[in-house]
Amino acid sequence: MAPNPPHTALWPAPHASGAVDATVHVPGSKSVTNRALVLAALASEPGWLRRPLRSRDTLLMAAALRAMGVGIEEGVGPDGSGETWRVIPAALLGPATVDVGNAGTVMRFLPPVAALADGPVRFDGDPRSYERPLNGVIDALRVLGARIDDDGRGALPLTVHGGGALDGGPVSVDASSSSQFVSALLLSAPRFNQGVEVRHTGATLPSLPHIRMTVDMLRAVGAQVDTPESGGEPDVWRVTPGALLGRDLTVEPDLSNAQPFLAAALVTGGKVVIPDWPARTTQPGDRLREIFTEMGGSCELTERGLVFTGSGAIHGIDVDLGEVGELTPGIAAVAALADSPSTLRGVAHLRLHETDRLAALTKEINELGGDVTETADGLHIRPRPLHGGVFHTYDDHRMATAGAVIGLAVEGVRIENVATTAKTLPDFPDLWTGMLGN
Ligand SMILES: O=C(O)C1=C[C@@H](OP(=O)(O)O)[C@@H](O)[C@H](O)C1
Ligand SMILES: C=C(OP(=O)(O)O)C(=O)O
Repeated sequence: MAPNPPHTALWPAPHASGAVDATVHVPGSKSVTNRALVLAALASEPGWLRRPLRSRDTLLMAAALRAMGVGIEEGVGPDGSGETWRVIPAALLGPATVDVGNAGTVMRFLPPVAALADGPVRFDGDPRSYERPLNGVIDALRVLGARIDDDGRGALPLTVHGGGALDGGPVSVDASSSSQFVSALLLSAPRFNQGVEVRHTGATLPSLPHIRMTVDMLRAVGAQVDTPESGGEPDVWRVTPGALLGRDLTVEPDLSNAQPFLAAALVTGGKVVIPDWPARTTQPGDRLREIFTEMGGSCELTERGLVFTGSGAIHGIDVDLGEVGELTPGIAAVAALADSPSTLRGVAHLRLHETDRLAALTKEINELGGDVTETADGLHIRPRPLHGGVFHTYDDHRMATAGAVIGLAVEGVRIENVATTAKTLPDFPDLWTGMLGN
């Protein structure tokens, strides 16, 4: 396998000479892997994770849990299959240091775990991690009984002074800037003395499927969770204290990372098969079946996986992406190549993601000759003929894959720091050239 280019390199995005026709095996879901690691670490018995994603975000999660005393061993699954992590829970201990990189899941899901540790746990990360909101988690943990030293900005860096246990109980949180505040509090809550009752107080709540993923995965390891959808109050989630089971979990492919490959079929009028596409899932990427169909493709779930076919036509779309915000860069890339304008709504919180994604998409598509404007909560995209040039990526994996999609249709696009895809998909350059038959 060819090594990834260095960070400063410009990667010539391959131009598609014809319709793609490929089967792409997409590695495991970041969101499932990092939830599974946390839940397995908090369980009362060892568990297995099969086909975990091994990327920057998940390796940082594993390293952080190991630093607090959890055993995570490379292993062979109970049925002899490879590509497995065995997670052995242990008493959580400080002092420990956690590098969150720029992983939202690590910076939000682990402070509650650290509050259960015996000793101080120091959190630090990439410069961008200092700018991403964490106030919902910090303030809530203090209400629930944790002692945290930060610099008063409600952000990293910080130290959680774990006391070996946490009271828990009721807490209000405004999660309009990130659903991960809610997920973070729920994931560790079975281990809080009183469990938790989380009440979201903000006007909007993004990424609801990711909260459903948290609830489903908690229930699958034996936690009792009451949700608005199970007859509870709107915007209130309750987790009862109790022991968690160790499980043998196979991680689904990352459907948000399947996006650029599906987009390739759409943009080139070709066909891409994604094996192991789950029939039922909480992953937001499942919405691509509907969104990319509306944009001109068609799809079918078969025994081979999801078969997605482009028609040669690409249509604009008017869509609220609030539930599936992480799909925005890839949809914007396709929309820039469409035969009619698009409006992407409901994603103001993307300004606080890996980079300000609304500003970054606007600038980079416009520098290739596009016509994109930012709205209060999204993007308006009027397709125009694009030309080659450098596509800057701002350390954002989804900017890099969005640029690659544009490069299929536009000659001479060069992507800055394609290696940033290692956040969730280290194999991206090889998978991409493999899809194109190179
Ligand atoms: O819980 C998760 O695994 C995620 C939740 C979402 O975060 P936000 O609600 O902050 O957008 C999503 O964008 C992110 O990629 C992963
Ligand atoms: C927003 C994202 O990641 P994070 O988990 O760092 O929030 C993403 O992957 O698109």
